Amino acid sequence: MKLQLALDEMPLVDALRFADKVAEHVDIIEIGTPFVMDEGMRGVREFHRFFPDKEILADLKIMDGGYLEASYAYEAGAAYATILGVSDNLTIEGALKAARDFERKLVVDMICVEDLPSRIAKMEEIGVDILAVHTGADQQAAGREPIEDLKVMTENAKKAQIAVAGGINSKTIDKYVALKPEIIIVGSAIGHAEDPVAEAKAIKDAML
Ligand SMILES: O=C(CO)[C@H](O)[C@H](O)COP(=O)(O)O
Repeated sequence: MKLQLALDEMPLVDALRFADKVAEHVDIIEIGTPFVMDEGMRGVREFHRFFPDKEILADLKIMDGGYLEASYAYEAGAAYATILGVSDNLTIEGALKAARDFERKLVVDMICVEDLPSRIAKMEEIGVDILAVHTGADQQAAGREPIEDLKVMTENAKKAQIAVAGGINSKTIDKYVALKPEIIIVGSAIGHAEDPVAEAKAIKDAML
């Protein structure tokens, strides 16, 4: 089970310094969508350079141009790129071809997918590597969390690895670990913690 640290809002240099403090407790470093909008692939390149022993994920949330946009992330050194599960199957197939050509992984973010069971079945038919349950920041602000969607994903995904994101912290981590996803994604709980190292360690220890 891997802990993925999502870096969404920090400027590049602050993010590098922050990641260095908590790196021993995390397995994957996510260049979050706002971060990608701000820095482009420079963020991916710099993290890949400064953290050669960590997997880097580019949270592109691709919606079109699957092959081209996923290739940008892989060329910059990302081990994973993300695409939206609500995008066209052709886009997902294009991004998956890029993942295969670069020998990397594609994560399908199922945020806003209404019929999870049927979309999961289609994604597995296409052959994607990882399916991510995701309750977005705006949805969290409305009081939602990803635990119920994770249960649906766990019941329906037969081949793909499972990731989960959405406001997870050291107080709620145990109920997510109990469903055994391969990847647990945490952003704000660590990024905004009074003691980020302690929060990251507590979450990682709960996953061991
Ligand atoms: O992709 C994202 C928002 O769109 C975040 O990276 C993801 O939700 C993890 O962050 P948090 O733990 O704060 O929810």
